[in-house]
Amino acid sequence: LNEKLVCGYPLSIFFIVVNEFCERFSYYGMRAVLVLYFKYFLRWDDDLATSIYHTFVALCYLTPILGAIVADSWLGKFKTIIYLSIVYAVGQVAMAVSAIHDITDSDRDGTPDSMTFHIVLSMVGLFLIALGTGGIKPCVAAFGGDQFGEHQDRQRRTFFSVFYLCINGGSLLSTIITPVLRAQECGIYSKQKCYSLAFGVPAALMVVALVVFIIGSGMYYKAEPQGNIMLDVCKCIGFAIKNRYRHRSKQYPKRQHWMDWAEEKYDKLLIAQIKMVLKVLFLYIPLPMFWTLFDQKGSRWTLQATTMDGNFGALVIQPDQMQTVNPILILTLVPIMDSLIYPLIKKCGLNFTSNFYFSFILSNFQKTLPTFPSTSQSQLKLLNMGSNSVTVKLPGNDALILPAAQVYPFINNCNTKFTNLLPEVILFKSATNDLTSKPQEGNNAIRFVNGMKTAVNVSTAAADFGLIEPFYYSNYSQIKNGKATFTLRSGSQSCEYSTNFGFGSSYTFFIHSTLVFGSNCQDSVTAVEDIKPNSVHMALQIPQYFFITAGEVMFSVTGLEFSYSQAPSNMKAVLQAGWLFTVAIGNFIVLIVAELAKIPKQWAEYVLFASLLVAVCVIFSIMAYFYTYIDPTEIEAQFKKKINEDDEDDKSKPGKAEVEMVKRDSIKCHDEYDKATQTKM
Ligand SMILES: CC(C)C[C@H](NC(=O)[C@@H](N)Cc1ccccc1)C(=O)O
Repeated sequence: LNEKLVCGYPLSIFFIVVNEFCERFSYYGMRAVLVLYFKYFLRWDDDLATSIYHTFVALCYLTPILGAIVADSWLGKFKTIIYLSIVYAVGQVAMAVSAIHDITDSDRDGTPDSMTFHIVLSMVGLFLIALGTGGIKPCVAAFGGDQFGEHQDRQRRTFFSVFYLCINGGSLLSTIITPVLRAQECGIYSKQKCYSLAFGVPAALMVVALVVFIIGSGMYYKAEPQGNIMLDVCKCIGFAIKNRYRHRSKQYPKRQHWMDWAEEKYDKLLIAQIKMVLKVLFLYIPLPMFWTLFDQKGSRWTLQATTMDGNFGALVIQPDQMQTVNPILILTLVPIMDSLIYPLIKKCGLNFTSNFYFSFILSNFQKTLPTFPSTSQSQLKLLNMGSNSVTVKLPGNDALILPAAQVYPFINNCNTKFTNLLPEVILFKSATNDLTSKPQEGNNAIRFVNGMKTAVNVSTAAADFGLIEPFYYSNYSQIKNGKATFTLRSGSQSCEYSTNFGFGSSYTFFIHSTLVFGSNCQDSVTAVEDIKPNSVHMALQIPQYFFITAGEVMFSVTGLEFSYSQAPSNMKAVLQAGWLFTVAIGNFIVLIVAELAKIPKQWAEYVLFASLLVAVCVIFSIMAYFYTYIDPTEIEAQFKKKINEDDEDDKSKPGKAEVEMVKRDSIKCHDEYDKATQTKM
């Protein structure tokens, strides 16, 4: 094993943790802005964005199986990491290129003309990323574990904690940085949100990760691949099932374990190793439900944050930046748990580290969107721009008194034609013009209606509404939160109107017919709130983050080490892949619920997931209670010793009947296996 030690740790692991840091920066940085890229760049709706996001995440955690097979049976972990990292970096570059709107923006209006190009390239990019990140994931963790000798159990355990801290250090930085990059404006012909930069920096970090890993090359302990172990496992299980079925009649004596039915054909060591793996895999069955909730941070929770108030005083938080709460909590909770809570629990006589916990999602409810007309309805807005009240008579309705400078939204069921309205009452069919969803990224959508008999120009530092004709209205412009001052101009005369904005609102400002330039026009403009500002603060997501992260610390950090320590020597990467497979299933569950169940209320969907998790936790606690720890190295050593002894025996007693030997070996091996698995959790 590795000779060079620093503070008792092999030097090689420093390259592995730095590689993990950069790789996780790359992965989480890209993932942080992904759902917003789908929604705002590719213009997909929330459900499609959520579904594709979770399909991608699920794929990222399915491909570890592929990576583990390639590593354990063919290339070895080292080469697998190198080759798949190259695939990964290419995928990240493809994502960055797919987000350059100028490539297809031939009319230079700021929006891509061929969305197909961007969709296809980003899907190819995501596929390569999933292949790369997933493929190397089980290899890097297991490769790190391989660097420790049998006597370095404590160091290996610390390595897994530090490894997890690096994952979260990398993801913390990237989830802060990439949303900031995304919020920048860039472009050759027209300026747009800079998704290409937000994907480009993760691409660069992936190249750095690869280079760092290659630099450490001379220092690693590289275990040789041991043949197609996955295929052997499948064949052995298949044979055991078939053999059991063939001998189902009562005349054949029962065997201790159904896998023992493979004894006729397969090596006893392999059978014992498969038993160890199956024991752990069985324990994994309830786990996907945890990931179902956990991974919604990047989709549902981020989309929810876009409808929330992100003003934290000196700091204004972007919706996708809320995800940083998770790594921040991990970085504080892991050391606290490792140095304080776990030792304390151990002192009380309980070994808790591989017990698994759960957390709940608290969902918050808010309603800031108005009721919009259905497809069979239309909406009229009556605006009284005069200085006196007017009476409006709409066919089939009672007369309506509309006070001065007031708006009356009217939903019309039968598409009646309205005529003979006073000139001061502006009537416009709202459905084609009104904003019906929250403006992007917590901005406010603002427009002006000119009630004057002369054209008025309106502008602010951030936007120009242009010249608005009499009794006409401007397009919407996006204004950031905080105070905005609008300058209203007609010829050489002007006046100013100021107001404060929150997050995610939409307003129509009416310029009264009575406005006099030169004076303060504060009283001559009426603001009508079309969409309320986000009233629920983003800080209310923090308790959810806390609970889910506390669950992660107790469950995922320990789970990583547990999967390594309970795996037979030749199946470390396989079991890491099995652990990651539970994440994939969790994401598929979200996908099924988001796409198929289409639960109309978001809170009902959250409650459903939380209830399922509670049920699963009860089942899991029972399973975990009955789990008995094994020491794979000891079991393997005993088997190897026994096989050697048998070989010696066979040489000295060549006439012994083979069947007899199988029977005796089987009994002895069971005894050894059982002895080694007697330590209860
Ligand atoms: C799911 C993986 C097995 C675990 C691990 N993830 C984490 O450690 C997360 N806390 C990182 C994170 C960061 C930002 C937003 C969400 C999650 C991993 O990636 O290996």
